[in-house]
Amino acid sequence: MPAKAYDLVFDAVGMANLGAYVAGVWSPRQVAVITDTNVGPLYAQMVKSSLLTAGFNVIVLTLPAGEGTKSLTTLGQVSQTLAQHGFTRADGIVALGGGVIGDLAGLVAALYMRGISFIQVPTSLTAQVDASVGGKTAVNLTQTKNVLGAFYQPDFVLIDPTFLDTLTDRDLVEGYGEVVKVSALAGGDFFDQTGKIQTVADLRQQAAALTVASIGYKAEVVMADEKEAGRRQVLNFGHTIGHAIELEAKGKLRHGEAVAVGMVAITRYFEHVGISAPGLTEALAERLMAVGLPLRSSLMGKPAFFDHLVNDKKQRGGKINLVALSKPGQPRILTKELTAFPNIIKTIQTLEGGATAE
Ligand SMILES: NC(=O)c1ccc[n+]([C@@H]2O[C@H](COP(=O)([O-])OP(=O)(O)OC[C@H]3O[C@@H](n4cnc5c(N)ncnc54)[C@H](O)[C@@H]3O)[C@@H](O)[C@H]2O)c1
Ligand SMILES: O=C(O)C(=O)C[C@@H](O)[C@H](O)[C@H](O)COP(=O)(O)O
Ligand SMILES: [Zn+2]
Repeated sequence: MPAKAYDLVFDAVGMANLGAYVAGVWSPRQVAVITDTNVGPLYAQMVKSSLLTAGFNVIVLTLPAGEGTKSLTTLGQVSQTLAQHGFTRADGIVALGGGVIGDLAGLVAALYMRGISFIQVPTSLTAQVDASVGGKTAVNLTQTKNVLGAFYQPDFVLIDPTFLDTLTDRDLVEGYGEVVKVSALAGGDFFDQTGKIQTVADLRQQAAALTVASIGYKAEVVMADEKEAGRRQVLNFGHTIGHAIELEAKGKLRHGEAVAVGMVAITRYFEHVGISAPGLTEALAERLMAVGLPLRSSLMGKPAFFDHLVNDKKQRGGKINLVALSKPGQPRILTKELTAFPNIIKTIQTLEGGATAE
């Protein structure tokens, strides 16, 4: 059972009513709205006014947009700012942004005075469909993704799909990588639904429905296994190779883009060895390619790529769990020796050489 329950509200006019929602969860207090340099100029003023009207004292902290903000340095700076403003355990943090802001602000909330309240207001597709739910918070160290973190649940999550109106196509499409992941894990109608997305315009039009479906699946998984002792590991489908590529790309690839490459690569391998059903790689590739997500990366197999795999926080004694799909809706966890990876990657690259899906 999860340590705590919280509401997750999907409301297309939620942004304007944020103050009222927060007042339904928190007593009057100081609130730090943590946002970034893209989201802040668009929404921070409205969020601040709404919170002020609802009786909160508000400061807004605007951090540089991008993965670099998920750092120990920023974690320290934000914590210092809270201390300078006299924040106590009775106060709270609102994360207003994409997955970067949610992960960083959530970790600040977990650590500051050993834990203060926080609320997630996700503004990117990745954050709405995935990062805002389940309580994974983290920052990166240069050689490992999400290596300093905590499971720390928010008090409330407000998902307003109209935030996506200002998201660039690239950032929308990136979030779709995680949607395809969840639809493949869930199978059934949800996998059929992603099969109907043929263009970025389709994705924009269907984003709200896809968000509801994704969150429904993720919420069920994290409620059953909050700390990733078992079933929650499936949400890492595509992430072992994906995170190594993302790190090696040094900011040139977004998280969801790297996960897209990771899902296709590992499924290509598992299909080849008879664990995944014939045609599954192509079914995933078609979905990802339809909106322009990458299916392969020349970074896979570089020496530094293997260093990132070895540094993956999920490896234990030279072994790592990988997620394989027998078919849509049927994920399995398989343990592999890290020493097997050079051969696995070589096999994938050989198969890619003859692949027709791209
Ligand atoms: N905690 C989890 O369970 C979880 C799940 C998935 C991803 N993540 C993490 O989330 C991060 C990726 O998330 P992301 O893709 O949201 O990245 P991000 O936070 O960097 O957002 C992507 C870009 O979109 C901009 N943006 C966000 N909302 C906007 C809006 N409404 N209008 C205009 N611009 C907007 C941001 O400023 C940024 O430039 C990675 O660090 C990844 O590891 C965490
Ligand atoms: O919620 C989860 O559990 C996930 O694994 C979701 C992933 O999409 C997300 O990228 C997560 O941050 C990865 O976590 P990590 O434990 O592999 O760092
Ligand atoms: Zn992810």
